[in-house]
Amino acid sequence: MLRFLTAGESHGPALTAIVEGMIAGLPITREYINEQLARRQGGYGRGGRMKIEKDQVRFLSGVRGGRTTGSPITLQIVNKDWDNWSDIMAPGPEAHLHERVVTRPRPGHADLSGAIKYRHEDIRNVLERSSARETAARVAVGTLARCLLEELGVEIVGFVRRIGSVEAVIEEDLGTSELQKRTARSQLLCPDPQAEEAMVKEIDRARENGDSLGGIFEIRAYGVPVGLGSHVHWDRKLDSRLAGAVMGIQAIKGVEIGMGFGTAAVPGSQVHDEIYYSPDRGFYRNTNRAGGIEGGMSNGEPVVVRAAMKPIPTLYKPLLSVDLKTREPFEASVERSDVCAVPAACVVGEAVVAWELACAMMEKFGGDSLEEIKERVSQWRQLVRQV
Ligand SMILES: Cc1cc2nc3c(=O)[nH]c(=O)nc-3n(C[C@H](O)[C@H](O)[C@H](O)COP(=O)(O)O)c2cc1C
Ligand SMILES: C=C(O[C@@H]1CC(C(=O)O)=C[C@@H](OP(=O)(O)O)[C@H]1O)C(=O)O
Repeated sequence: MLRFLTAGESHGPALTAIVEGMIAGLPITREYINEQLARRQGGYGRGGRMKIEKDQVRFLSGVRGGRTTGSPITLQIVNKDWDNWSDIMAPGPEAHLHERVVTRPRPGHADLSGAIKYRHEDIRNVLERSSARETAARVAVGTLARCLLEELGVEIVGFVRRIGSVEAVIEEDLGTSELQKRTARSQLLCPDPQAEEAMVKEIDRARENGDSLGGIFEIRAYGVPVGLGSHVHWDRKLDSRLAGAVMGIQAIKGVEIGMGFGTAAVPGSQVHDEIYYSPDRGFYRNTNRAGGIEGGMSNGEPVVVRAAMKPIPTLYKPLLSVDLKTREPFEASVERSDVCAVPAACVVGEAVVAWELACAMMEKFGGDSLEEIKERVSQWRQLVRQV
């Protein structure tokens, strides 16, 4: 079983993740993880914090000579901003607990519910961990999963479909490499250059108005073999697990698989993907409205997951709230915040989808070494072609 935990505060010394259950012999480099971390830090619309951080991973265990050993893998990403916060965030009695105390909960953030639930008078004890800073650790972990998937012939591509009112036009028949090329060229990870221009303007407008923006991103996984997940129990269904993982990203408020919410509005004949067979392709479909999953199992078509991100809760133009201590109404003020972080969330989306698919691959095929799982996957792919 593959599992992971993350720990670390936004302005603490570092983020840490431990990954347990990864096979031995998987090639992995710091450079590849750092590349993904840099992608997560990018995107037009991010705030001042991203100018301070330059996320780099450090392996503290489980990787030797460029390959996993099969032991638990510890990943660490240092927060450069810690230098500015060490007095306030110190773990011992030396902490300056009475400086920069936060008592004004932001609507849309974890502040108020977290303070009530954990009985904190200082909202900092909530916001430090609710912050999406934590997603850097999930991207590092997801990149390990991605390396495993790539060895097994599965490729993940993510892109931005919408920012605020601007929707990208994406040709359905765009191949993986074209999609990747266009996305890599775009500062918003949007494959439609015209839409990207309009998105940039919309972000500028939101910033000028002291407002924030959300959007929609899509993750596709190509090469997923038939039979990941299972119909037999709710918590083994691949769609349920992917939805949970993507919804677990900060600010994600909607997840759909394939045609998703669109399936509700049209008859079945326009929803279900007809089944064909040819001796060289085996069973196949001409459409993929199901997003590659039927009955909680992958069906051999690309897995397609889409997510809606709400606008960032911290607004430069204040929303109304009530002070936790004085109970007086106030208009929140803000030091710094992202205006839009949809491209960053998309990179996190790729990571969590990679993780769930890697877990499902490990469950179906198992093994303790790369050779073992590779052989089993290849046998399975051969068998499926012969069915
Ligand atoms: C990549 C990323 C960056 C984010 N940046 C900010 C930010 O700068 N300011 C902010 O208030 N919220 C930001 N958020 C959103 C909050 O973390 C999120 O809304 C909050 O944790 C409450 O959780 P919920 O929206 O899932 O209910 C960001 C989210 C992501 C995924
Ligand atoms: C630090 C990151 O995102 C942060 C997510 C975040 C939030 O409330 O979620 C608030 C901001 O933190 P700060 O107040 O330190 O500027 C973002 O910068 C990151 O993505 O690495």
